[in-house]
Amino acid sequence: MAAVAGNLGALTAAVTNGDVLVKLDKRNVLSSAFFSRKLVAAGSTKVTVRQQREGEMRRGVVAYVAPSTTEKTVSEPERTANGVAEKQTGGQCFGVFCVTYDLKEGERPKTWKKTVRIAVSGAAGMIANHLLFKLASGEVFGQDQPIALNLLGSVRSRDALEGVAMELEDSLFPLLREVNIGIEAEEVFADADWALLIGAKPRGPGMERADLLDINGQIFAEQGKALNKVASPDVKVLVVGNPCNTNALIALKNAPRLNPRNFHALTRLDENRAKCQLALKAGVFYDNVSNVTIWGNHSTTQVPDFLNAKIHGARVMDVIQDEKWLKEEFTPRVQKRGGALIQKWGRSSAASTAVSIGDAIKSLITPTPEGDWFSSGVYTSGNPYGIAEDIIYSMPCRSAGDGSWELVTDCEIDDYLRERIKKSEDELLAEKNCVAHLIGQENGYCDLPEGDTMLPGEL
Ligand SMILES: NC(=O)c1ccc[n+]([C@@H]2O[C@H](COP(=O)([O-])OP(=O)(O)OC[C@H]3O[C@@H](n4cnc5c(N)ncnc54)[C@H](O)[C@@H]3O)[C@@H](O)[C@H]2O)c1
Repeated sequence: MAAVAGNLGALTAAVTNGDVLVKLDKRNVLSSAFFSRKLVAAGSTKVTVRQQREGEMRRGVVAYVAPSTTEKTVSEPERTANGVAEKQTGGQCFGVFCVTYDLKEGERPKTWKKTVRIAVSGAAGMIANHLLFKLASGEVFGQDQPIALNLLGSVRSRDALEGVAMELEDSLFPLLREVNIGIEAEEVFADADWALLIGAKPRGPGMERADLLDINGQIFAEQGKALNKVASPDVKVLVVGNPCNTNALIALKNAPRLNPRNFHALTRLDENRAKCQLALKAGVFYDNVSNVTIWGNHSTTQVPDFLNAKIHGARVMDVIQDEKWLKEEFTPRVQKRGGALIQKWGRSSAASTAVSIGDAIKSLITPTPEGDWFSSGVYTSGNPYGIAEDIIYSMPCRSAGDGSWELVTDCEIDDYLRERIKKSEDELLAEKNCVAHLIGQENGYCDLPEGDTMLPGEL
């Protein structure tokens, strides 16, 4: 076992794994929490790290282990009064998450997996305020899965971001290994395995939909570039900030290094809403509703599909024998649920959106139950439904549980569905034209379809 000592603010670290040096690349700069545990995750067995300052031994170390050396001098992060410390990647570690400590042999967790790093933008917003605590509790990635949270805020939300981090500190989540905060996407997205892009500008009074597309599009172009540069090559990107389908397309187009299939726009909330309404009408528990697809855009042109949906494994149309209700009440109710909620609540859905983000992630990391599927806004590149290529369109998907997905290709499409699927496709193609300047396309023009389709969540 190697013991490591440092003097007066400088640390000298040497880490061994028996005779073999633990190999960590530069991205594994261990400048935040749980140094020893990280090494356990990386495969080492015996690690002791000590920091000596003004004659006393104490916990707390920041170390960088280079692949080809056994010793490296590193310095302690500069802490500000509020506990934020400078960090080389991933933003700034926060408060207690900057502290590292030794783990005694007996305390070493045997089952914990490699930490999953999750970048969340809009982290000081309402949705994130629910989501972050779900992620940290293990509810989404599992009770044996440690996570690191890299939180991105806007300049204006910088203080609020610290408030969020303080609440995370105070929650003592055992699975939460790091919290890093920052306002530069390129720092915060470093090494992200997941990027949950929630932050966006809300549509102000009198703001045209085209203006919103442009303002938020610029955010997602910048974030796409940042992901391209610094995220894990296999990063899964889930875009929530509206207009989420087109924002996801913009991010994807600005991230050519990344696989377009790893970009998603959140339509899971719409699916959940549709399931709830069908369960309510049929008088069943909503767990018994399956195979619900939301086709298209996360706007009021979205198409909740009752033709292929099932209740207790039977066709919805056989269980709810009321086509008029399905077409004239169910469909608009799902499409406009966000607006209805704002009218009651005075603000847009945050808790249920956070739940649906968790559901969307779980759908990608656990195998889809036999015969079922889930909805996600995915990149169109070959589909049997005649939907245009090169847009982000919500469709039925299945996953093997490894983060990948495949399209469900045998849904029945009748004239009613076809017409509506086309309308939502037309809207997305028009949105794409509006943001041509952000996706490297020439000759764009902004001519959105007649009528304001609203984003669900807006009045
Ligand atoms: N897809 C869906 O199903 C769905 C559902 C509900 C809401 N939404 C959308 O999610 C978004 C966020 O909703 P909310 O209720 O959390 O909003 P919010 O206003 O409470 O929070 C948004 C946060 O993002 C921050 N932000 C703005 N620009 C940023 C940037 N460039 N980088 C980082 N952070 C930035 C803001 O400062 C704010 O803290 C909105 O666009 C909303 O329309 C989508």
